Amino acid sequence: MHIEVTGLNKHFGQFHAVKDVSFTIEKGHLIGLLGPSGGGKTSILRMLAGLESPDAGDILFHGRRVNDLPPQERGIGFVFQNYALFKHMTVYDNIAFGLKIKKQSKEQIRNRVMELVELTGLKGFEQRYPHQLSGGQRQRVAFARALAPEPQLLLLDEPFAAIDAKIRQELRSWLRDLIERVGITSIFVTHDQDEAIEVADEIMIISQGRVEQKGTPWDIYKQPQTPFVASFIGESSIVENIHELRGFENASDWLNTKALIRPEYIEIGQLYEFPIASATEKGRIKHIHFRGSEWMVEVEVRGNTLITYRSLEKEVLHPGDDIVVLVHRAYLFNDHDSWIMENRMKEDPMPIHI
Ligand SMILES: Nc1ncnc2c1ncn2[C@@H]1O[C@H](COP(=O)(O)OP(=O)(O)OP(=O)(O)O)[C@@H](O)[C@H]1O
Repeated sequence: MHIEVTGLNKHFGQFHAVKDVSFTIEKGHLIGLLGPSGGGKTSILRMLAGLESPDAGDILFHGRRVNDLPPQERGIGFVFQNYALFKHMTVYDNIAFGLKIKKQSKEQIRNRVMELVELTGLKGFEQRYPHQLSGGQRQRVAFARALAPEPQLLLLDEPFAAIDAKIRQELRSWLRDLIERVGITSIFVTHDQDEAIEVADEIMIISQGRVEQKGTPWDIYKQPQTPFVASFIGESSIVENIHELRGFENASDWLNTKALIRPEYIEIGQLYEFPIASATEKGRIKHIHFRGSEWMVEVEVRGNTLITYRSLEKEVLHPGDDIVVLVHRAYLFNDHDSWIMENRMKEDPMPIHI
C-alpha cells in the first residue's frame, strides 16, 4: 500500500509531540523510524494506526484519506512490543483470531493458519500455548497473527525489544526475508541503529517531533544532513577547530561550523607508514579498546579526541604512544547547510625532502 502523510501534527496538552511531519512510503517498502526516546516515533505510528487522531494533517492510504477511519477498517496489522499473545489460546488459535473476527469459514481459517505456520517456521508448534514457547517463537506467532487477515500495512513498534541479543539478530534477518516474501508495506519503530540499518529499505530519523532525514541507510550514513543525524547513525568524532587541521584550513570560511569525522576517514600509524609529505598531524593514543575484530582507538589531535579503528594485523599501539594521524575528510555543518570537505593536501603539494 502506498502511504502519504502530509503536515501531521499532534499535541498532548501544551506539548507539541509531532511537528509538521510529511513523508511518503512506496508500496512494499520497509521503513524504520529511528530516533531517541520521546522523539515522537510511537505517536506517528499510532496516528497511522488510528489509535490517536492528529490535530492537523492528512494520512492517505492508496490516495484515500483515512483520518476518520477507525483502526479496524484501515487494513493494518500490528506487532507491538507489549502487544502480548492471548495466553489461554494455542498458537493455532492466536493466529486464527483475526480470521474468526472476519467470520471466515473453518476451512478458510485452517488453510490460512497453516500457510502462516509454514511461512513463520512454526510447524509442529500449533497446539502449544505461549508459555511453552521461547521469546523468539512467541514473537513469530505475533507476526503470524498480525499477517493472517492479509493487512495492507504492517506496523511494528520495537518488535524485538524484549528479546535477547543473539535471537534478536536472527529475528532481524528472518523479518527482512518474511516481509520481502509477503511484499507488505511495513513501518517499524526502533531506537537501535544497527537494527534499522540492517532491516530497513529506508530510515526516517525522528527527533523532537520532526523528521531530521529520510533516506536509505547508506545515504543517511554517507550524506548526513545535520550534526544530529551524523552523530546518531554510526560512530563519529566532533571537532571544534577543524580549520586548524592540515588540509582543512578552508573550513574557517564557514561561520559557526561544527565538524564531524567518521572513524574510517582517519588513518593512524607511524610516520614511516605514510608517503613522504603526507598532510599528517601529530597525535597521541588516549585509549585503545579490543573490539573482537579490530581495535577501537581514541587518539588526541590538537585538543580533539578522534575515534578510529585499527586492524588487528597492524602493530599493537598503547596509550601514550606518539603517532601520526591523517584525516581524509570531514562533515561540516553550519546552521543552514551541510558539506563534505576533503583534505585538500592529503599529500602535500610541496614535498619536503629530507
Ligand atoms: N498520551 C500521551 N499523553 C501525554 N504525553 C504523551 C502521550 N503520548 C506520548 N506523549 C509524549 O509525547 C512525546 C513523544 O512520545 P512517543 O512515545 O511518540 O516517542 P517515541 O519516539 O516513540 O519514544 P520511545 O522510543 O521512548 O517510545 C514524549 O515526550 C511523550 O512523553
